[in-house]
Amino acid sequence: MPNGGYQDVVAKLETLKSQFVARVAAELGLYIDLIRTAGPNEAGLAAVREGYGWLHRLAGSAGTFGFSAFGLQARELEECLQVVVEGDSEGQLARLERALDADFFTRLDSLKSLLASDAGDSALPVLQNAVTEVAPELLLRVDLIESDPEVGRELAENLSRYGYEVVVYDSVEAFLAADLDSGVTTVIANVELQEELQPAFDRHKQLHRKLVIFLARNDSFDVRYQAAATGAGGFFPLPVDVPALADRIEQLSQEWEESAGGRVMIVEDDEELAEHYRLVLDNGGLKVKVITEPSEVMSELAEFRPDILLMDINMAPYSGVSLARMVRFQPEWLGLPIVYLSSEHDRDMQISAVAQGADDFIEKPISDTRLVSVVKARCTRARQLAKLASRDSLTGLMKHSLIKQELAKEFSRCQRYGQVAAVAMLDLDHFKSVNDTYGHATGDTVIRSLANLLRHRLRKSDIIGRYGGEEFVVVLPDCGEAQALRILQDVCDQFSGIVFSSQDVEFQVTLSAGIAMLGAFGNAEAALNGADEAMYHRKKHGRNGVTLYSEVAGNDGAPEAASP
Ligand SMILES: Nc1nc2c(ncn2[C@@H]2O[C@H](COP(=O)(O)OP(=O)(O)OP(=O)(O)O)[C@@H](O)[C@H]2O)c(=O)[nH]1
Repeated sequence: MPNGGYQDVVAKLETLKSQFVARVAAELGLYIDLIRTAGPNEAGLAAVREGYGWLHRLAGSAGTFGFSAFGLQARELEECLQVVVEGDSEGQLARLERALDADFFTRLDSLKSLLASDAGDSALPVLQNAVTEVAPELLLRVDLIESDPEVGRELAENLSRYGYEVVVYDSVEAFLAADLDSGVTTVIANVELQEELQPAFDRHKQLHRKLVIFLARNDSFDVRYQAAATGAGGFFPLPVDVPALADRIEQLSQEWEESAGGRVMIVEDDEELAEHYRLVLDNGGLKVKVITEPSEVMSELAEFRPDILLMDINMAPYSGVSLARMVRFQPEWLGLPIVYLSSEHDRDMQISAVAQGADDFIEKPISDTRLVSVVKARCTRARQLAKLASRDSLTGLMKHSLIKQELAKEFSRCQRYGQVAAVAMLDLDHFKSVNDTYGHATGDTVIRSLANLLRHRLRKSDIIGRYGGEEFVVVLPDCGEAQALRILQDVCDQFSGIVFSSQDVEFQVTLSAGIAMLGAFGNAEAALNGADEAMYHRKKHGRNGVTLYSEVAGNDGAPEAASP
């Protein structure tokens, strides 16, 4: 978890609650006196308006600090004063006299005892399980529980070709005895061990944070149902279709990555409340930026680049609705989800606020657990949509145009800082015959397998794109020619070892790659053409391997294209 442990969060929330109680206790006497002395005149109206704003804020925040009964009472009193301050000015004084009756003051006074007697719901009892360790490299670790050593060994070997580090256990007990607290990893288990698995899931809450896939010899409805009921994210009959399994692991990992570590910006002028939200969302695994000064929203947006913006509506003298419209003035933020988090409880007002440029409305107070789940769901959706626009739908890699942009950026970076970087073009060999022989769907699996292998074998900082049908481009920053050759050769070797199957026929596919060093060219486009030329050279000379542009006959590493 980002800041300290769960106990630390609970302690900080308790401190905030104490601050809230101390502040409200001090304000109570002042506001009760202010409203009590409000006469049927202009000064009295001003006092009632002030008291109304105060009750409105309390109604939205008290529940968050665990004072639900107090918050509800504040809401009812706020509604009594709303009748006075809203609506036409004629008759306002008469409405004031009617609203401030003996019953109103009895209820206003009762706020004191409610604050003192309401022990407050205990802070965050359920959030402990929501903590998510964000360590994406762990997503490449696979724990395989398989009692048959031969099946275990073969599957581990096949999965390791995709870059997974596989640890095999021969029983659920052996797996549980190992380190369970390593965070999010993939667990693949033979479902024939169901009798051991179900109690393990019941006993070990950590298992619920793992990405679980079950395997079974017996592929029946009942077995699949059992697997789903245990919480599995995938099911594969034995013998396993390894490329499809690797694909499912990748999908689950990506879903997890999309849902973890979302970025939330909160614009809220109530500092205690803002800090409470920050702690709760941070504890839920999100990155949070709080703005208590609404005028800073634009500069902070550019700096923090959130996935979602949570905004209070009443932040005198600012209105969240106008701020949302202002944010939308900038085309860059047109797609940013804006969600109001406000104590406004009039449905019509809520709908009208959303209609003016926001996406949703969350009414305060909101429980901590619900806040985390609503914000996480929104962040995940926003990240998925953003990805859809720039990513290839079959592989999830960058699309043609984006990879070219990224290559151009890397080219400028190399020129500016004198660094080395390589670009490689990869193309599957005889892919037309794969499609013709095994069908287009199997061809798609082959394409996705190469994408998954590249994602796992290359560094996080490397740039990978699907350039065309069965063509891929990778850019390797800070990478010399010999190292690039080693990396790409390794990808070729691993890929050619993957066994695909279609209607009980097994087959393997190879690829050809060409590498060019960015520093040897005058622009990014020329370097890409160099890599392409090297790749075609490889195609002509036997395929299944890597060729360096500098070694292609006639190219001495300082080609004509190098001159700017
Ligand atoms: N399954 C599948 N096939 C695709 C996709 N995009 C392109 N292809 C196919 O990829 C094949 C490319 O064939 P060619 O350009 O003739 O090349 P090749 O057969 O790989 O031959 P060499 O490159 O010379 O080794 C064509 O059959 C395309 O239909 C895709 O998204 N899915």
